[in-house]
Amino acid sequence: MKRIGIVGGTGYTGAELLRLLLAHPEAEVVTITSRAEQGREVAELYPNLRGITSLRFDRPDEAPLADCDLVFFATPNGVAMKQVPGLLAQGVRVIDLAADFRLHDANQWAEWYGQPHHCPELLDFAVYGLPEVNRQLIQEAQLVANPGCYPTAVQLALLPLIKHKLVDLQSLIADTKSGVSGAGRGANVGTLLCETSENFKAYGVAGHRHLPEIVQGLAQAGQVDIQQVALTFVPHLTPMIRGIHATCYGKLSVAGTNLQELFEQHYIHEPFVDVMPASSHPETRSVKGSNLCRIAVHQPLQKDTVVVLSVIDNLVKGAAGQAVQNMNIMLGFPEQLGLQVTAVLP
Ligand SMILES: NC(=O)C1=CN([C@@H]2O[C@H](COP(=O)(O)OP(=O)(O)OC[C@H]3O[C@@H](n4cnc5c(N)ncnc54)[C@H](OP(=O)(O)O)[C@@H]3O)[C@@H](O)[C@H]2O)C=CC1
Ligand SMILES: CC(=O)N[C@@H](CCC(=O)OP(=O)(O)O)C(=O)O
Repeated sequence: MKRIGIVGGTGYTGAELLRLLLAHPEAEVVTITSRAEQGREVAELYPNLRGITSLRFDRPDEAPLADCDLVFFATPNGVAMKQVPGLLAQGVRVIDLAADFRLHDANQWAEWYGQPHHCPELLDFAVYGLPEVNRQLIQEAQLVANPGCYPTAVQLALLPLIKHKLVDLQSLIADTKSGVSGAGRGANVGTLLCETSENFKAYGVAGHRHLPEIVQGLAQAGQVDIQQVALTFVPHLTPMIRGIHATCYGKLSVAGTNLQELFEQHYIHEPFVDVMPASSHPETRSVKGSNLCRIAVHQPLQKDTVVVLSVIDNLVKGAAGQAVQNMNIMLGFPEQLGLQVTAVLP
């Protein structure tokens, strides 16, 4: 059994990590942290875990993180970067669910996250944890930057088109909707039931911090500079708890390709990407609680436009599930171990 630590165990992604890891046959969670809840039984806070774990929350500064084989950070942006250098020096492998190591450029990080980066020398050392792109690098990585939720849904939708140079990189649009758990568990007026239910709105239109992350990934796939990718990215908050739906558009630069076949071939060996039959409309509930990304590719009547629909559960393939997938790859376990969970309907 590998010894696993979770820093930030009271947030939604930390709780989701624990749910998945407690059912994982090769992982033992030896410590989970919270400053606010130190000493309290985890199952008291999360009733779904009653009878399944007797763990109590440890203080982050007293938790036996250095004794772990691998530590997950499920903390707000800017927390992991302060502790990761010390853990790496002690031989501990790390997966950060936040954005601390996702961007390669420290100036860009500071610009979007509003603070200087604490260890810019690790930005190139970290591996971006999208297994469908970086599986081989993840195997050997000491530090994995788990992708953001919107970036997972949008990149998986657009990568086949970009890798095969089929779309105009200046024409991309990602119109995305997220459930409210994407905003975390922290108290916030904007995520109250009365503010979010029976309501629908866009946000971050002027610039959302996932924009540079998505552009970085798409540019790398197309082997071009980031300046050559023009993406309009508009997130929306939708009144559901879990789920992301991305509708991605692009102008085709090459005519005559069988896009259905191209997507099916591109993802043929991917255990967590389901390319649906032609004319499908993937639903967020079809992936709720599972690590799947379901994708459908459409070519509407105006033949030079391609529309790709992509759905994930923001807390699973968009965060904790993808993190466990990365852990499996890093530790040499079968990639699907502990992740063969069927989505919950309704
Ligand atoms: N929600 C989502 O769908 C997704 C979230 N993410 C990212 O994952 C990370 C966690 O998200 P989420 O679970 O929603 O966040 P929450 O805000 O719900 O939880 C944050 C957790 O971090 C702990 N924490 C906060 N500050 C510190 C600190 N200085 N030192 C140690 N622990 C700290 C908190 O516990 P305490 O204060 O008690 O210590 C809490 O357990 C974020 O970076 C988020 O951006 C990524 C993809 C999707
Ligand atoms: C609905 C909602 O608020 N979603 C969050 C994104 C999810 C997330 O946590 O992403 P990071 O890991 O990059 O922080 C947002 O738009 O800020």
